[in-house]
Parts: sequence; structure tokens; C-alpha cells
Amino acid sequence: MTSKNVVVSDAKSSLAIGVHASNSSIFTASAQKPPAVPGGYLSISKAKVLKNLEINGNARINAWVDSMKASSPTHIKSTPSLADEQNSWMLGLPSALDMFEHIIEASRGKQIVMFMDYDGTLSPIVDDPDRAFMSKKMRATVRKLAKCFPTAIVSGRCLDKVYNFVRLAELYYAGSHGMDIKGPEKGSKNNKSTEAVVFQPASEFLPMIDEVYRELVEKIKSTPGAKVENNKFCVSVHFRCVEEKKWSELAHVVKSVLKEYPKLRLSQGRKVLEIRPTIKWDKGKALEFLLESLGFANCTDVFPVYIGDDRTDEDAFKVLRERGQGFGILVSKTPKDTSAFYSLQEPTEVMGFLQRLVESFYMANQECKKVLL
Ligand SMILES: O=P(O)(O)OC[C@H]1O[C@H](O[C@H]2O[C@H](CO)[C@@H](O)[C@H](O)[C@H]2O)[C@H](O)[C@@H](O)[C@@H]1O
Repeated sequence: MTSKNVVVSDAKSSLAIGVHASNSSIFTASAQKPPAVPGGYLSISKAKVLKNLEINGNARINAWVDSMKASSPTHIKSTPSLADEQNSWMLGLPSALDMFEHIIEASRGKQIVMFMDYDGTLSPIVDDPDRAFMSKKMRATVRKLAKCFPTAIVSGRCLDKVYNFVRLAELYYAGSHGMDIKGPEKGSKNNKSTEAVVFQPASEFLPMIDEVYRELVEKIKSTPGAKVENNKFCVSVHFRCVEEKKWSELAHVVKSVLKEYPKLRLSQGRKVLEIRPTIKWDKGKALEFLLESLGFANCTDVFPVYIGDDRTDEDAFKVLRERGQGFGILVSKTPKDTSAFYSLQEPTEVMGFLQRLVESFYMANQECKKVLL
């Protein structure tokens, strides 16, 4: 078992739920205080103060709902100016397929290590999260990929669930947004060391997450289409099948539950609100942890490639930019702010890219054999 220090942020005073100043996609159950009203000096009545607080609270809920809408493709209308925007975005974030030769050139002489998100990357987005199966062809491709390069799946789902979808024992898995890491069995072909890679930096949060999950299941019963998913170290509240006019009501429900848990925070994915511990741990930290576990901590000749479609994958893209190693690939058809270097439009393109990586690995090895003979 490998261990690391994890800092748990301690939010003590009164709660509010608001949009994080520097990143509108992140919501934090934070220690913000309500506006101070020095008694006696200002002639503001208690009722007025309460009214103001209510207005602030509503503004925050509106910000949530705006952000929920912004992440919804149904709100992106196709116009000529949008087509221009799409074209200029593609120029800044070229297709990883078009740039394939360039990518291979950049990785030459280095060890490629593959990291992939699951939903929306290896499997298409579907309405029912329990039916987000990956195709047999995709599984076969990932199996071949793992024969060529160390390969990890990094997902918001709990480890067991993502493993049951992927079903490849030779991979590394980081479930619950990287808070539940497990490698292949020790001594196996893909883990020659005598140590099994296991890491759970948020284990103390298990009872709290379980409690929040049960509360949310009860409370969302009044919102048709809403679904709560227990992802072990985090909870997902899905609104993909909720009528848009009910989104604000759902945001209120989640807020009312979360305000009792200052040690939990909220982030947003694709039509999903994700509740997780306020520890400084994310998919980026999981990527670093796995590189270290694989023995590439201070290596200059490692080339990590991270493919993902979600806002939570941005943490991993940023780590790669900061390290100046490898690159991130964003899976998206529409322009998004990103720290990735390249793009792929959908899981079928991801599969095409992985297949080309496998082919180029075998071609390079044949070349090597020829040189050695
Ligand atoms: O990090 P990921 O592997 O991408 O996991 C993020 C969330 O993915 C799943 O939800 C998303 O996919 C569902 C199935 O296609 C879709 O119905 C939902 O709207 C998407 O948000 C998963 O169910 C969540 O628990 C993950 O947090």
C-alpha cells in the first residue's frame, strides 16, 4: 500500500453554497459568511436582512441553473457565427487523428502511458447511467492498447462499477474521481512489483457519503427523472431526464442537503451534479499518483496521454501542461474552454486513435527488430 498526505480543508463557520470565483463550473459548500449587519448603526430590519439573504441565495441557485444549462447541448443553437466559432476552436485544438504523426514524433524515445476517462470517452453518453456499456470492439482495442502501454481508466464512477463495465484485469483503475485507486494484481504481467497499488485518500468520508446518498434518494423522489448514484467516495445527482423547468427545484434540494455538510463540495459534469469530499484530490492528482506508482515520478522520458470529455478531466489536462509532458485530448463536438492540446469528437474517434497507437507501436517494434537482426 502506498501512502500520501492529503489535506482536508476545514470549513467551520456558517455555510453558503456559491459559484467559485475563479471557475464557474465548481460549486463549493464553503465557509462564506452572510453579509455582516452591525446592529444599531444601520437601520436595516431583521426582515430586510432575511429578505436580502434570500435574494442572495436565489441568485446563487440561478447561477447553478445557468451553469446546468450551459453544460447542456440543447442550449447550443447552430448559427453561422457558431460555425465560425467551431472552426476557430478546431484550429486551436486540432484533431488528434489529423495530428497523429506529429504526436508519434513527439513521443519518440519516450514511454507512452495511457489514461482514459470512461463515460463519454470509451462509452457513448446514454440516458440511463446503468446502461452505459462500452462496445466489444472498444474493449478489444483497449485490451490491445494495454499490451503496448501501461493503461489506466480514471472515472467519476465508483471503482467496482467502472470495472464491471470495462472488465479488463490488466488495467489500472482510479474510481470516484481518483479517490479509489487499484492496480493489477501484484506479480501479474502488468504489475511485476511485489506491491499491489491501492490508494483511498478519502476513506474517512465513507459514512458521510453514504448518509448524503440516502438523504438525497429520499429528497429527489419529488423530482421526476432525477437519479442519485452512489459512487462510493462521491455521489452523482443526474438531471439528464429531468424537465428543464424542474432544474432549479432540484438545485434547491441538493443545496438544502449539502448545507449540512461543509466538508463536501459540488462539481458539475455532463447533466450531473457531483458531490465529493473537499480534499485536495482530483483526477490530476490521481494521474500523478499513478505515474509515481509506475516508477515514472521523476522521469523525463515518459509521455502520458490523457483522454477525457468532462470538466473533471480538466484537472488532469492541467497537470500534463504543468509537467510539460505528453498531452491531454478533449472529447467534444462543441467548443469548450480546455487545457487539452488536441480533440476527438466522440468515442468512435477515440477508438480510431487508440487503434492507430497500437498499430504504430507494432510497426516501430518491427523496425527495431529489423535493425537488431
Ligand atoms: O469521469 P467519468 O467516467 O466520465 O464519469 C462521470 C460521470 O459519468 C456518468 O454520468 C455520465 O454518463 C451517463 C451515462 O452515459 C449519463 O447518463 C450522464 O448524464 C453523464 O453525466 C456516471 O453515471 C456518473 O456517476 C459519473 O460521475
